[in-house]
Amino acid sequence: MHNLLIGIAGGTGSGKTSFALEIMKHFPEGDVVLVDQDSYYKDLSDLPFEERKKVNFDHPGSVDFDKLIEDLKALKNNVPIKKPVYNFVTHTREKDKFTTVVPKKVIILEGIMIFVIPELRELIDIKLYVDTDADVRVLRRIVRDINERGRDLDNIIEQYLNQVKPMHEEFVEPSKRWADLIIPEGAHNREAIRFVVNRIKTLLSE
Ligand SMILES: Nc1ncnc2c1ncn2[C@@H]1O[C@H](COP(=O)(O)OP(=O)(O)O)[C@@H](O)[C@H]1O
Ligand SMILES: Nc1ccn([C@@H]2O[C@H](COP(=O)(O)O)[C@@H](O)[C@H]2O)c(=O)n1
Repeated sequence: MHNLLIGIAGGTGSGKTSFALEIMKHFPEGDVVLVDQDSYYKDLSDLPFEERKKVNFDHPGSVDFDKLIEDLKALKNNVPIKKPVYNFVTHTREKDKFTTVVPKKVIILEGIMIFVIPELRELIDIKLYVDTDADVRVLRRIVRDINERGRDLDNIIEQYLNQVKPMHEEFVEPSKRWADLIIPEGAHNREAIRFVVNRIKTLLSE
């Protein structure tokens, strides 16, 4: 039996990470590990900073899905991986830096485009989509990008209108059709958390 892969998709700021952390609270630390699609953004260190800033990070081409798929296959088969370390301020991977991820019985993968690529989607045993209104998501994103990702308001608005919103509508929102369960307002949805936790426990005991 391979390790169980749970996928949590949803728009930017929808609460994917928060939902994953809520799920993890219900299991011993040694049983669940979290992997994020964001760590697999392609390294852009070959481009000048001004060019990197213009890249469309909401298009599937900006993510190294080949490496993500390879790493998830390894984790499912109980093989440790070296996850890249991504820097959102410089839009690059940290050179020669990795986080070693040790496989656990349950692997949670979160990311905006994890249901978009068929080969990746097919690896995921339970597919969850956190569905949060766009106005709430964008407000959360403004706060996060200013506090944590070195952005200013003009830059956030321009990126949102030109890239984040159209790509969400083209790729992320339609990928909801692949979800086993659509969860409104992720981390505060107590019933959904209980439901998912119980389902994982059942699968682990089989
Ligand atoms: N249900 C919720 N209610 C209120 N705030 C939330 C909720 N879920 C997440 N947040 C907050 O919104 C921000 C983005 O959440 P996060 O889980 O990082 O989203 P994502 O991983 O989808 O980008 C964080 O500051 C988080 O604390
Ligand atoms: N250099 C980068 C890379 C990605 N982004 C944005 O991150 C968003 C996805 O992350 P969430 O945690 O919000 O799911 C995505 O919408 C990209 O626009 C970025 O701004 N810069």
